[in-house]
Amino acid sequence: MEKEIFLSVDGLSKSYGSTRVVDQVSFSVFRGEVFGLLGPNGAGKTTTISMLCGLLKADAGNVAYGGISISAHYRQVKGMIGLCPQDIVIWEKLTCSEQLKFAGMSYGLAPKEAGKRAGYLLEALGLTDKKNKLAGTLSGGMQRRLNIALALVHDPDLIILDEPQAGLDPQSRVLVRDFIRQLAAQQKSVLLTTHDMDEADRLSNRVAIIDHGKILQIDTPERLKEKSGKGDILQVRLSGIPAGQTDKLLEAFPPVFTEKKLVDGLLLLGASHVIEHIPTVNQTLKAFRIQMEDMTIRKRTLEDAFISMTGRGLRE
Ligand SMILES: Nc1ncnc2c1ncn2[C@@H]1O[C@H](COP(=O)(O)OP(=O)(O)OP(=O)(O)O)[C@@H](O)[C@H]1O
Repeated sequence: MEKEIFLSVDGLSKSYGSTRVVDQVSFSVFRGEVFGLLGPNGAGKTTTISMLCGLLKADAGNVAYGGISISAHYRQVKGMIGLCPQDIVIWEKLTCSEQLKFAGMSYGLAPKEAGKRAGYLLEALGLTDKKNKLAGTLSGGMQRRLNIALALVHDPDLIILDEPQAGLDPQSRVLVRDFIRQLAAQQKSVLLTTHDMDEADRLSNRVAIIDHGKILQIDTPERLKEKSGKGDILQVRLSGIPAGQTDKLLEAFPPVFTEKKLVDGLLLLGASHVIEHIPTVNQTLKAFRIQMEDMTIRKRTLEDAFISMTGRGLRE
């Protein structure tokens, strides 16, 4: 079956003063797809989604929902979008049920319909037994789940989640992850922003890697990892590198290592059958009189994809 594009973003840009924080960003999100916007803090993710929702005016570019332009028909497309912001925005003095009903009615649902929708969302997000509790008395994880429910009261076609797993306890993480997958299975489009490579990898059908306001690559998590290089990664934690020796050390590893990087104090070496090259690594470190603290062989992650594109880690 041909995939249908729901959201299309073309050449979106935004500057603050002389700094361009979103630079010619273009991508599409299909119906039934979870699309991840992955990038470090300050990459321009929140600014991008603020423009997608019409909360912030773009300097340039077009955004269309189901072929309808947001700039020309904001009122028409507004109801197609549900935004769950990074910060928790709830009515602390209302019960969970009250605020979901109230939000539903403010979107034009009849009271009975709003009540049914509230019940469904409370159930789906594991909050049924908290329905009559004041929102201010819930745990942080529950408040975040309620925040997601609030973005969905009007049954939008596209759900935008800004860092949905930030600050969630492990139980809420699993619940929210499953819920996001269910939304996609119901043919909703989900756009999530994250700086967590693991979350982007587990949840997204496709990922756009964004840095300094520019999209560097868009692909499936698997293909992005494959493109970052061959084989697995040998990760070595070193106990200090003599000053000024970094470049020399990296050069000393033979070309069999297709990637050689020092990121966040970790030596990262990529090679096919990397396990066979451990003796070479030991010899090289010995020659530089560098001690290793530990060594791990691991699969490639989306962070490796980010490092291969930018030379930096996601947390730097
Ligand atoms: N109102 C503003 N005025 C000036 N600069 C801003 C404003 N809002 C955002 N910025 C800057 O724009 C850049 C992108 O910020 P944005 O919040 O979009 O990044 P992000 O990828 O969402 O990161 P984070 O996860 O930290 O929110 C940052 O350098 C930020 O400081």
